[in-house]
Amino acid sequence: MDKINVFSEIGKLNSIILHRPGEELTNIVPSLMDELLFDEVPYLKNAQIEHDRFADILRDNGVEVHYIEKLAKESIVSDEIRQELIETFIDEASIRGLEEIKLVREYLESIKDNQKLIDKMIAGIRKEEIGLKSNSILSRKDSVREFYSTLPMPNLYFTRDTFALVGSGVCMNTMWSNVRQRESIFGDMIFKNHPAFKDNKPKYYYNKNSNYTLEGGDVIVLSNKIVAVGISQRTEGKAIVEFAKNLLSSDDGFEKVLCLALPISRSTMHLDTVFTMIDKDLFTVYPGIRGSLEILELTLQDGEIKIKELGKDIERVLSENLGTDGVTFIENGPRGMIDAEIEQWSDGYNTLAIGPREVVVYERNDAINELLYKNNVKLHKLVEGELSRGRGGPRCMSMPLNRDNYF
Ligand SMILES: NC(=[NH2+])NCCC[C@H](N)C(=O)O
Repeated sequence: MDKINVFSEIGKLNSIILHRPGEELTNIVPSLMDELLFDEVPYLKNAQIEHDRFADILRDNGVEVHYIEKLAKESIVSDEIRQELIETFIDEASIRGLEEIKLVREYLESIKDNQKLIDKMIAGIRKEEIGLKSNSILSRKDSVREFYSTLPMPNLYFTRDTFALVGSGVCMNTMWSNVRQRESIFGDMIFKNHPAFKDNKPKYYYNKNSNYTLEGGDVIVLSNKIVAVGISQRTEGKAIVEFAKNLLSSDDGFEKVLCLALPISRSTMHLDTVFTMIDKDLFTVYPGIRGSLEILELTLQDGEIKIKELGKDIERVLSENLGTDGVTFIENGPRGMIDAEIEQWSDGYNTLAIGPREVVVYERNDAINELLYKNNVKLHKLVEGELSRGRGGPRCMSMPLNRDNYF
């Protein structure tokens, strides 16, 4: 497996981490959708077909695809690690009552095959599976939540979020929602125990279970000197300060972190829902946030983070920082905000660069794709109908492990 090397958003992509959606999607019950962070119920069979297409596009373009569920399995290299995994999972699964915890533990311990164990943790555990009745006369008949001992992890296919690989290190995230916090167990286990990292354990720039939340969809590696991080629904300013302190004092060579403050709403939950990088001077930017983005610059001086306000002119800040003669923004389709709002909802602004000016996009976002095409961007269009129901696009669904250096 390649080593971690992510010093840009756009250098030729060599390897990536994905998760193939599984049984967890069949546990998205409409009345649990809010809690599970979905707005609709995807159809698993087609989601898998679409996801395999996504992986094929990447492979056909020379990218090595790793699946997080397989890496997690390979990281269980001893009985202690297996037991620790079960205990951490139980700790974070919000199981109610000691009796139920005991039953879940026994059930998981009885699954001897480590891949099955991981897949079960991801899928969610119904009370019935551990021998509990979910329909006692005392239970709330209208609440499907009562059928579950542990909820599924349907957002795991958005591998962008639970950890971010930056430079040669790991930003292991503290998630905003309870239901996603458990997803970070797998990444943490991989970077600490996978045989591929045995002789070269990556450094951590942030930790899961920190006091403030930070998610990978907010982290964008603009260059080998600058990382942008969104202050968003999911990521708190204080988390960025802590992350910046660790990153900027490491030997990876980064010099500053730019914070971009977003409106706090579900549709703009992460920076990459409204802003992605396609080339040094070409970005997608959702026009709905242009006027309101406040930009802060974080640098390290005498071991402390210094914060400077840079105003709202994102165009100027980017071209000054990246040393370009201006930048071009992919913003509005022919119908202006109508296209913009519709395509932002289906993640048109969320592109995954597999090299400079070469991106994977959802096919459905015609207006944005047309603009990209006119700006000489090579497009790999992913035909889908189910994946976008989880409110994430090609960038959200992937975590680059290794890119060629670009700067
Ligand atoms: N990087 C991203 N934009 N990820 C999108 C994640 C979507 C997911 N349903 C959530 O609400 O968490």
